[in-house]
Amino acid sequence: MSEASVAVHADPDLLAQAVAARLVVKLLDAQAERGQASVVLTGGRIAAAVYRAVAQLPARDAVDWSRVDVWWGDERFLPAGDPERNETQARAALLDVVPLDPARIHPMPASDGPAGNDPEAAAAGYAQELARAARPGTAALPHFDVLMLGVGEDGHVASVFPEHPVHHDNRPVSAVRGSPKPPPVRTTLTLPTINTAEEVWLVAAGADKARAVGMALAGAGPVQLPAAGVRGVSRTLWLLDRSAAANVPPRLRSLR
Ligand SMILES: O=C(O)[C@H](O)[C@@H](O)[C@H](O)[C@H](O)COP(=O)(O)O
Repeated sequence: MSEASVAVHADPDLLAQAVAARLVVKLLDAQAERGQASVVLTGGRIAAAVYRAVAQLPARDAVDWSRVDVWWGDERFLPAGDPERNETQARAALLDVVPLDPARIHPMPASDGPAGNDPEAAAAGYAQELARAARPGTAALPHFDVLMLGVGEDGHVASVFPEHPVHHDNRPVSAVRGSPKPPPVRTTLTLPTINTAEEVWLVAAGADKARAVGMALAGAGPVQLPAAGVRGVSRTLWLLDRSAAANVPPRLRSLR
């Protein structure tokens, strides 16, 4: 498990540009090492800004998109194509713009999908899809080179919310009911699944995130503040704008 490190950028726009540039480089490095790359996407405003920034980067064409696997860390449990789905937003911002192999795009199930309007069945179905892509002879999960997360004002990541029963679910993917952030029904990777990623990037912009970011970096408990429980295998990187970084503990400030 890696220690957290912090990078701060002047404003949300520059933050999105910087994360996009890092993502392109990360995918290139993974392809150079392994011949392929995998990324786990999330939802929310800053993530969408990052996807749009990747689409606009000329260097994106250096990535062999046909050898990139795209997974999701969480999804809003809505019908396919609903504009509020994280998948719909990521497709519009980036996935429809780059030449991905459709077989390597792995959205979480929609509420009108084959599993029906049953989030528990959808979560189990996604766990099976992950297991099918697992490295032979290894655990039930594929290799994730980089997993991106937004951070909620309450410290949630993906759809793992504070004090929610999802913390007691020991399956890799969980159904979430009663989400405090709409829509109320979602599916999410659980924290232990998130923490199998090689690198986890927590991306946050805005003063309303400063409290949660500061508490997570100061070592809050993961049930009270899920962002505090996130650790990538080789890297845990907080990518913040100046406002979100206002309460970063002094011992991490030298990295600013
Ligand atoms: O589906 C979602 O809403 C998310 O995956 C959620 O975890 C999001 O990333 C954060 O709430 C941050 O969202 P913002 O960047 O919009 O604040």
